[in-house]
Amino acid sequence: MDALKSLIQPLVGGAGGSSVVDGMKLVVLGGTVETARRVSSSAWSHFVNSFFLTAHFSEEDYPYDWLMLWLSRRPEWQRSREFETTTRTSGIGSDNSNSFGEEDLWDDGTTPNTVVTADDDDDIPGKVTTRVVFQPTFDTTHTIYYKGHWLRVRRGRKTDGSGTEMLSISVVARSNTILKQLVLQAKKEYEAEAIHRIQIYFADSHGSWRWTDSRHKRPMGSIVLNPGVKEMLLNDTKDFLRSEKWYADRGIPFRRGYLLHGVPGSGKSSLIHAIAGQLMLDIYVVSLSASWISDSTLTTLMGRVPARCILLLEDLDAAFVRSVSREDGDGSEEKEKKEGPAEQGQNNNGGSGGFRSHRSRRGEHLSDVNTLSLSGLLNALDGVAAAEGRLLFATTNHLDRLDPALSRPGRMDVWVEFKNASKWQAEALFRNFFPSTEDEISDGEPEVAPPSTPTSHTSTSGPQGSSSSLWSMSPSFASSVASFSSTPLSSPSSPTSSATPSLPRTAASMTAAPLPQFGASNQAYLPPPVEERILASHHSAKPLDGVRLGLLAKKFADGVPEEEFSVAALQGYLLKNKSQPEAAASGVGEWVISERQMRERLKREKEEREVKEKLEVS
Ligand SMILES: Nc1ncnc2c1ncn2[C@@H]1O[C@H](COP(=O)(O)OP(=O)(O)OP(=O)(O)O)[C@@H](O)[C@H]1O
Repeated sequence: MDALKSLIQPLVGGAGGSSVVDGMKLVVLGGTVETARRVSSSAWSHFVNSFFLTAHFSEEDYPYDWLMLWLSRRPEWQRSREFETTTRTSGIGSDNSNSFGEEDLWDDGTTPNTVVTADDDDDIPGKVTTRVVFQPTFDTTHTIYYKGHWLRVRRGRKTDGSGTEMLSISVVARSNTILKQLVLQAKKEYEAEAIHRIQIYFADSHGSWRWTDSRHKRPMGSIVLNPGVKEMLLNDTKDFLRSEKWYADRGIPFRRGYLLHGVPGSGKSSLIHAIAGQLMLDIYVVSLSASWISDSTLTTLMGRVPARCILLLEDLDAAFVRSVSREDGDGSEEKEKKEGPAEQGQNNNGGSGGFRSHRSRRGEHLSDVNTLSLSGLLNALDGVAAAEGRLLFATTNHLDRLDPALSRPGRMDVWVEFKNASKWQAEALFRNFFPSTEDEISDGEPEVAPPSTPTSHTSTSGPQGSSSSLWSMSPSFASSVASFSSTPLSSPSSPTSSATPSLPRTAASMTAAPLPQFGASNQAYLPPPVEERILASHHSAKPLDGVRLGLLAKKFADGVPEEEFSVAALQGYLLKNKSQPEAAASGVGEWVISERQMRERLKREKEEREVKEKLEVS
């Protein structure tokens, strides 16, 4: 106590002239105490950390996704005082026992024993129930108990300016076995959930792959292509994936490229989706028309593609189109082209499906200048950085605009042309679309019962199945198989784009409503009878027996002109009649006429606009 007094005494009392000295003493004392505190705290954390093994996981790599899903399922988040909520768990997470939704809490805040799902709600069938899950917060250390060990989990960001998320997991242990076990368990759980889905990744402007979507696998049976095409492609891809040693023994790069070309809305993207599902591969999509794509970004991206996956290059023909900053809205001013032919507006081709819907979600740097060159693209595709074992799929609506160097064998080994719907496809589409009583027995994925192959399709003129090329196609596709040489390519067949949306059908006939009677029976006004079509509109038609379905499908196909409309357009028409197969079959002639009239009108309007624009300019 005396010692403390003697220490404080000079500071509080004493001669007035020593106040400056006293102040300095105070500063020195404070500084000493703070330094001692910092040194001891850093020594302590150093000491503690020397017992910890720490693993770091970057969001750019798969284990991050596995662990985030695993973490979101930990019961610890129920008790944690700090957590983050999200509706997205790395693409998966529908079956998450730790997730919660509105229905999980009663009004008084207690949790019910059973969880009501959307299916129980008859009034709003198919309602989307958004589930929320807990996740670790940023820059906070959470402690989780796992297999007899306490794990310290910390989520943060890289300090290199990239802002990449990192997950660090530390554990006190002699070896890293427990961390390995943890990663493997997280991977297993993730894969168990991913089994029915495919993951879709999009390239971003930083040269990284961003998970964008997780989709249900599309059954092969739902793709309607002329006989043999699907089988050929699927067998070829399977054959390739099994042949790693064969390629290695011969010193051939273990890669295979597929070029799907042809009219919009003919099933190119859908087929890739279905193949990915069959082969359990994820899809990595690069849209070559993106303004930020450059040689170096593409090379970086190719280096980051995992060994087994589908790499999809969309709009191959649009690779060298430069458009000015799309920020100015119209995107119409086409700038200089670097190499190859340029054309603008390839994206507005009307295809309704595919992977395009996600483009708008990505934060593209639209003002960047496209610096992709043909040699850069070729290097990225088969340079040293390009991953082996990947299946490259490229799609284009304009085969004639491709540089032969791009499509030569080794880069694009298999070519398939997609045409507008043949009568055969129309019939198969119809059968696929409407349920049959026979489907109910199998209760599985609706596999199209193929219509009998018309005689005109039976003779195959294409080369037949050698193990490397596996060609076996109908005449309509035989013409599509370009020779494996870099000779000038034939121009695509029908330039007619038939993906234009069909005109809304006007109600065919309104049933005449009886005039309401006044007075006599003192009744209220009677409502007009409900239109027959509205009464009949259900989500899907009643299952038809096989013979009836076959007859209607034939009638429908008879009314569809050969290769004039895309499958997407036919599908659009059938969707409008999804509960009325009879009406769909008998109304197709009328639809064809209205589609043709609409095309004529659009063509006329376009011509008139062009003439007007020319007059304004001159
Ligand atoms: N051959 C087909 N079999 C089954 N469905 C098809 C087929 N072709 C098109 N569709 C349907 O039409 C829509 C568009 O198809 P998809 O996106 O696969 O066409 P695409 O050829 O890739 O078009 P684009 O060139 O415009 O990208 C999808 O809803 C798909 O289900």
